Amino acid sequence: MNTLTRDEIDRELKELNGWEFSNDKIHRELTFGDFRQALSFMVRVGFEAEELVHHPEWRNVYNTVNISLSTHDAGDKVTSKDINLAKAIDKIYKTY
Ligand SMILES: C[C@H](O)[C@H](O)[C@H]1CNC2=NC(N)=NC(=O)C2=N1
Repeated sequence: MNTLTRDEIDRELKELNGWEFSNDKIHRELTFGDFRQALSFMVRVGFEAEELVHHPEWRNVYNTVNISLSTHDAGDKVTSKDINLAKAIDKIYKTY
């Protein structure tokens, strides 16, 4: 699987909302009105991840969800699979 160069990642991040690159992964912090909304978002992203066969690394504290994306099968580097999942996550988040 093709890992993206730093230039390619930067170009992709411009098309995304609020994602940053560090430590070989892309990251975004999302906030919600309450825990119920955060949980419902995570369930929806979880089903999308199953469809894409690509899964987020994430942490939830009450109304905040922190997500990191990288591709384990590509040595934990960023690939187009991470960009595609990030796009799906942005689309779902827009509905909250
Ligand atoms: C066998 C299965 O398709 C793989 O393990 C998938 C599942 N979800 C995955 N998720 C992520 N983030 N990286 C992967 O390399 C990955 N691989």
